[in-house]
Amino acid sequence: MQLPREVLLGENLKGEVVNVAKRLGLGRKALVLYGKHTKKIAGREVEENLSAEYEVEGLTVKGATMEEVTRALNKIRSGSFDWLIAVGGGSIIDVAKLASFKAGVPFISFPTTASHDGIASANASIRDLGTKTSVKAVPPVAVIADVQVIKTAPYRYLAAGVGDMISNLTAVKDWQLAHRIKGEYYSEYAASLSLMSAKMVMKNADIIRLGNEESVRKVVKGLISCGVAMSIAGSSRPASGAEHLFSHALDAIAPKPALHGEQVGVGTIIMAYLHGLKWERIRETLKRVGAPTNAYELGIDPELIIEALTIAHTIRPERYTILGKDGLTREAAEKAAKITGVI
Ligand SMILES: NC(=O)C1=CN([C@@H]2O[C@H](COP(=O)(O)OP(=O)(O)OC[C@H]3O[C@@H](n4cnc5c(N)ncnc54)[C@H](OP(=O)(O)O)[C@@H]3O)[C@@H](O)[C@H]2O)C=CC1
Ligand SMILES: O=C(CO)COP(=O)(O)O
Ligand SMILES: [Zn+2]
Repeated sequence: MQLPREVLLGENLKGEVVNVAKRLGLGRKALVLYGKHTKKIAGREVEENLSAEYEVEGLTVKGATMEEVTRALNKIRSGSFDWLIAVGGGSIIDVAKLASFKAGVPFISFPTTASHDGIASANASIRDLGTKTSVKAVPPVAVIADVQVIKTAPYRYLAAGVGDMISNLTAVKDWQLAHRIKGEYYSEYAASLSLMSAKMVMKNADIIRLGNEESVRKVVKGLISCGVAMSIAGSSRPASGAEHLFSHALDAIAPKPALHGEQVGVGTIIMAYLHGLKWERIRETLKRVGAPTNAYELGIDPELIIEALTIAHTIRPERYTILGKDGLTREAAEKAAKITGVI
């Protein structure tokens, strides 16, 4: 199992990248990956700071697709870069994670949002041939989480991070089911660590709602723990079950999907109902942090919610969940969504 060697959580860390790279003995040539927005938010400044000590170039990435991974990989190889730093949300971090893994060079994770738990995980979620696949890679050598930067993101991103953590409740239930029914490997330690983040957000919903520095710190720490849980498990199992398949299905069919964490949060309400868990408590927590709890708040047509529920089991058939191998009928999907108030 590999884990990050340094995790920094604090203020004004854009200039600290140089010191981290020096401490880790990273090579002379660095490639900074950012998105169109995150370039302006922090990427350009990180690049400028690094240029005082390193040979640096930047690359703007357009989304978490295999084409973008290949483009980044070609850039690393043609420019003989020694290491990468990803300045962005989950999509940019995943592209850097997989491209650096394929190139055999280390990467640093510099999250600009606390909207997802891929900040420190070893797996990358990449869209390939129209579907989200979970690809094994290695975790970042370092995580540099600058609270000032993460606080610039609209509050909805922090609430989405809560959705991604609360989803561990149903993800772990699905994992236990797969262990019992399919004999799948199960790590009690990884599951407990993952559940710890979910319980933390349920307990601290009112503090998180304030959207202040303490909220950001709590959410980031929880998200990093989820990443460690996934590294221990050797897969995204502790943090991704049927609620994630539902979100991946929405990404594939919705004209304008919501944030990943928002969709998995709503998915968790429905999957918790199917598992016979106390889904009302999950919905209540999401409401308390101001995250969406229904189709209207997600900005997604209820018909698409039902469709996503009926096709979710086809997204990763090898990942056994409460949806089973045949999935939900339209009637069952509609009933579950209506009872839970999602549609
Ligand atoms: N590997 C793993 O373990 C995990 C991976 N994921 C993956 O992560 C992705 C979701 O990540 P998420 O962060 O929600 O979404 P994205 O990374 O797709 O970012 C969404 C948008 O937010 C913008 N953005 C980023 N930071 C800021 C900021 N500070 N202020 C304003 N806007 C900002 C991005 O800008 P720009 O256009 O510049 O990029 C982008 O337009 C999904 O692909 C999901 O599958 C999620 C959980 C775990
Ligand atoms: O989003 C994840 C955990 O929160 C992991 O993503 P996958 O569903 O792609 O494995
Ligand atoms: Zn997720």
